[in-house]
Amino acid sequence: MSDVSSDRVSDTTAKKADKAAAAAEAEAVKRETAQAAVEQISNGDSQSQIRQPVRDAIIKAAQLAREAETSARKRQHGKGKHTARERLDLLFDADTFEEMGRFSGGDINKGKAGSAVVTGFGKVHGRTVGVYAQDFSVRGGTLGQAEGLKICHLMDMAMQMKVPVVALIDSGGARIQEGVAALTQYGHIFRKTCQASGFIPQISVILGPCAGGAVYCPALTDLIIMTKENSNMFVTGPDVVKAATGETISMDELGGGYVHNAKSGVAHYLGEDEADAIDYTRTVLAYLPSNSDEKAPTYAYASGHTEREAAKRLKTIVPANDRQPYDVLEVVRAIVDYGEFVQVQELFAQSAIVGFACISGKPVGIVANQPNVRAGILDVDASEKVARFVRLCDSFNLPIVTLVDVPGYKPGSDQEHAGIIRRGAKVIYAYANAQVPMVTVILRKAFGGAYIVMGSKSIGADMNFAWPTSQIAVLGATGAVNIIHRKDLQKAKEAGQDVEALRSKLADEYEASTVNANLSLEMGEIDAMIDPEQTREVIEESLAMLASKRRVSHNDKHHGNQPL
Ligand SMILES: CC(=O)SCCNC(=O)CCNC(=O)[C@H](O)C(C)(C)COP(=O)(O)OP(=O)(O)OC[C@H]1O[C@@H](n2cnc3c(N)ncnc32)[C@H](O)[C@@H]1OP(=O)(O)O
Repeated sequence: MSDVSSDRVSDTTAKKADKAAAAAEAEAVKRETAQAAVEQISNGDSQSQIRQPVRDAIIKAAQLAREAETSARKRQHGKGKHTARERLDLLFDADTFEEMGRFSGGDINKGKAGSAVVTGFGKVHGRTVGVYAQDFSVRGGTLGQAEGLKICHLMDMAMQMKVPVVALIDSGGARIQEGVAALTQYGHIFRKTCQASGFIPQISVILGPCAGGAVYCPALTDLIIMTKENSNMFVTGPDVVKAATGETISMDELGGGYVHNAKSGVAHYLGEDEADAIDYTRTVLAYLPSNSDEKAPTYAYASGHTEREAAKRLKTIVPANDRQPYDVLEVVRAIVDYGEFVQVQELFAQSAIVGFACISGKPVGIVANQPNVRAGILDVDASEKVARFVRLCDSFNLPIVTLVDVPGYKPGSDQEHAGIIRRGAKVIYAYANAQVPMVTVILRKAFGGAYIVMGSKSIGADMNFAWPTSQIAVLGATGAVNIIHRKDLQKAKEAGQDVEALRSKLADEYEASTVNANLSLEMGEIDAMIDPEQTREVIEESLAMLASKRRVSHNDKHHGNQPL
C-alpha cells in the first residue's frame, strides 16, 4: 500500500499557493533553459558536433512550439479559457509532466507544430497519471486520425503502466474534413475506455465544447467534471435542436455545466472555474488507487480531541421527532477524518449523498440518505447515483460505509413510469456484487425494500449497526396499521367509534412492538445497537477487522446481466 506523505488528502490553500509558485518557477526555468539551448545552438557555441541541418531543425521546432503556445494563449485567453498546456500545469505536481509526441501529426516544414491534442504523463500527489488534453487552438481541438492514434497510444501505455487517465476535453468533435477516418478513431477510443473501465481510474474534465458522438468518450469514464462557464456537452447542438424540433435553447440551457450537474446527472462536479475543476480532479485522485490491483493510498492521521467532540455532537443531530428532517452531512462530517468529505454529484438527486472521505487515514466511500431532501427517499435518480458510486468504490477497492435513514422507494406513477423497478434494481446489483468491506449504520428509518437495498446484511454488507433511534420495519406505523388492521378499523367505523383514536392507538402499539431494531438484532441482521458517540469507533474497528477481505470468484460466467 502506497503512503502519500501528507496528513491531509485535499490540497490546502497553503499547499495550493506553494504549488502555483513552484509551477510558475518551474515553467520559467523550463522557458529559460529552452531559450538558452536555442540561443546556444543559434550562436554556434558549444555544438561543433551538431550538424547545421540538425541545428536548424531543432531551432525551427522550438520556435514553432513557442509560436503555437503564444497563438493558443491569444485564442484561449480571449474566451476566458486556459491553453491545454496551462491546464497541464494546474493538473500535475510542478515540473513533472513528460510530453509524448510533441510534434506528431504536425508538419514542421509547413509551420504546423503538432496535432490538436497533447498527451503524456505527470505526477499527481507524487503518483503517475496519464493525460490527454485537447488543444482548441489547433483546428478547434477536433479529432482526426493523428489525434485518435495519440490518445489510443496514451491509453494503451496507461493500461500497461496501470495508472489513471485524465482527459481534458475542449473540442469541436470529429474533424469534418476527415470523415469516417475521424469517426473510426472515436470507435477506437470508446473501446479502449471500456477496456480500461474498472481497471484504471478515468476522469474527464470538460473545459470547452464536447459535442456529438464525442460526448461518449467522457460518458464512459468514471467521473465527469464540468465548469460553470465554457463547458458544454450535448449530442445535438442548439441549431440541430431548433431545426429538428423547433425548440429554441441556448448552449448552456441545453448542456451547460449546471444542467449536467443538477438535472441530467451526467456530471459529477461543477467547478467554479478551470482551476477549481482541475483541483477537484487532483483531490479525487488522492482517494483512489492507481489501478484495481492496488489499495488506495493511506494518509497519516493523528487522532485528537476534535473527533471526541465530534462524536459527542452525533447524539444531538437526529431529532426526536421522526418526521423532522436533519442534515446527514453533519453526521458524515462528525465521523470522518478532519470532517473532510468530498461529495460526488452534490447537485444531483440530493435525497442521497455519496462521496469520498478518510477514516483513520484510509480512504472510504460514503453513501447516505439525506433526510433534509424529500425525507431521504430513494427515487430513480438517487438509485442510479448510489448504484454508480458503489460500483466505483468496488472497482477501486474502497470500503463502503452506508448511513441509512430512508422511508422507502418513492411512490407514484411518475416513478413507476420512469422505471423505478429497472433503475432501483441497480442499487441492489451494485451492493450485491460489491466485494469490498462494507459497514452499514442505521441512523433512523429503514423501511421496506429500501432497508434491504441500502447495504443491509442480507444484500452483502459485512458489519451492520443501529442507533437506538432506529426504526426497522416493512412499513411505517400508520401505513402498516391501515393494512393489517383494516377490518378492525372498518368495524369501529360501522359501530360509530372514534376511528382516528383507534388508528393512533394501534399505530403506537405497532411502533412499540415492531418499529425498532429488536427483530434485526435477534436475527443477526444487525450486529450491535450502538450509541451514536461510538459510530466512528465501530466503523474504524470493523474496517480494520475487514482489511484482509479478499475477492472471490463464484462461478465461470462471463459477466452478470446488470439492469441498465
Ligand atoms: C463523433 C462526433 O464528434 S460528431 C460531432 C461533430 N462536431 C460538431 O458537430 C461540432 C461542430 N462545431 C461547432 O459546432 C462549433 O465549432 C463549436 C460549438 C464546437 C465551437 O464553436 P466556437 O467556439 O465558435 O469555435 P469555432 O466554430 O470558431 O471553431 C474553432 C475552429 O475549429 C473548427 N472546427 C470546429 N469544429 C470542427 C469540426 N467538427 N471539424 C472541423 N473543424 C471544426 C472551426 O472551423 C474553427 O476553425 P478556424 O479557426 O480555422 O476557423
